[in-house]
Amino acid sequence: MSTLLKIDAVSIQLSGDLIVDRLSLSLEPGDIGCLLGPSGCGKTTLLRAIAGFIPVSSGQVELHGKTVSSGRVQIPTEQRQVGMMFQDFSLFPHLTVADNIRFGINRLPKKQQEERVKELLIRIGLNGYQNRYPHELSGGQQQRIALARALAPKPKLMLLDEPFSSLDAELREVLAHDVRRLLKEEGITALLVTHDQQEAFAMADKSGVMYSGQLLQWETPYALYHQPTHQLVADFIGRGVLLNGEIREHQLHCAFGIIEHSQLHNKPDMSVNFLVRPDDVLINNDSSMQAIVVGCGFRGSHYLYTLELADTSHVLAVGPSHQPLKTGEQIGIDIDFDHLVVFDSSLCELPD
Ligand SMILES: Nc1ncnc2c1ncn2[C@@H]1O[C@H](COP(=O)(O)OP(=O)(O)OP(=O)(O)O)[C@@H](O)[C@H]1O
Repeated sequence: MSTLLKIDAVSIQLSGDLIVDRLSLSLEPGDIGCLLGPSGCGKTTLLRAIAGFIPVSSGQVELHGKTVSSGRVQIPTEQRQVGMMFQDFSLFPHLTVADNIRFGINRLPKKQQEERVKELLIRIGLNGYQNRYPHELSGGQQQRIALARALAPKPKLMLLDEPFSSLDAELREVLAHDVRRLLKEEGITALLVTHDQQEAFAMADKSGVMYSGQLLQWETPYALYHQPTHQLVADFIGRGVLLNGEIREHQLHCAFGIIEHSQLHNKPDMSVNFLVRPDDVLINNDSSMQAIVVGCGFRGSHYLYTLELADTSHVLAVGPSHQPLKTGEQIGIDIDFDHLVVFDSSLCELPD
């Protein structure tokens, strides 16, 4: 099957400013992609260009092998078969749930409309709600209906821009799982923009971090977390710290002592920053490597500790939620790097 969405070296200028800078990514049919990144990095602008609301200045957007946007081509939004669910895309208040869902398929024969509405209501867990009005629904139910409305015409591609940002954390998580299941059941390819990494990890097959209009990495959520290829991605995704070290003869000399790792075998001698995730630090009081607990945050299922090492640098560690460690306590730790991620500290922050 051919690639469903291909964005090839797309740049977008708005009011003379370069907002998206030579960005490339692709999605295979049925994949869910997710764009993360700090506020103002250009995520929404990219979605708007894919939808056809704004033109690209160079590069091209292909849907199902057909160019829909380029410097010369601009296929109108309504011919792109793209569904959209944006944060401010509210339901029509004067229409019932069924009429809201039916909105984009009102040219189909009545019977087919009824069947599609019923099928979607069952899939979103709101069978029996067809005659209600939006004001008679909770926020989460309204978002489900908005999703059903967007999915009703069976778009080739769904674009979701912060669709759950107005909902509380617990509901967001439930909806993220439900929406993923629904998109997979319907076989619809989707590109989601969110600030919430947990949401991205829960939903995405492929995920990426944008920064100043550039896409720094486009990978599985697992690789983005464990094998970031850029310091800004390492810093932005998940918890962790970057510590200084020196690679000498394929060994890392750092606050933990001398570390050997297969990922150092092909590295030349250099000064590096290396990534330490909380899951790399194991609390073990039999260990001779000592650290002092300088911070302690209760997270319900676990504690997140800030530990000070002998050279005063800080790392994070996770401990069980019962029998917490106390601030000021001296403990033993082991370091267990499954993936050792090192960055040449002399390299600049952004790719050119
Ligand atoms: N119509 C416009 N004209 C000029 N600049 C614009 C326009 N729309 C957006 N911008 C600018 O483009 C940049 C990227 O905006 P965009 O909304 O794409 O960011 P974002 O990554 O989606 O941010 P957020 O996460 O806060 O929604 C911002 O600096 C914004 O001010």
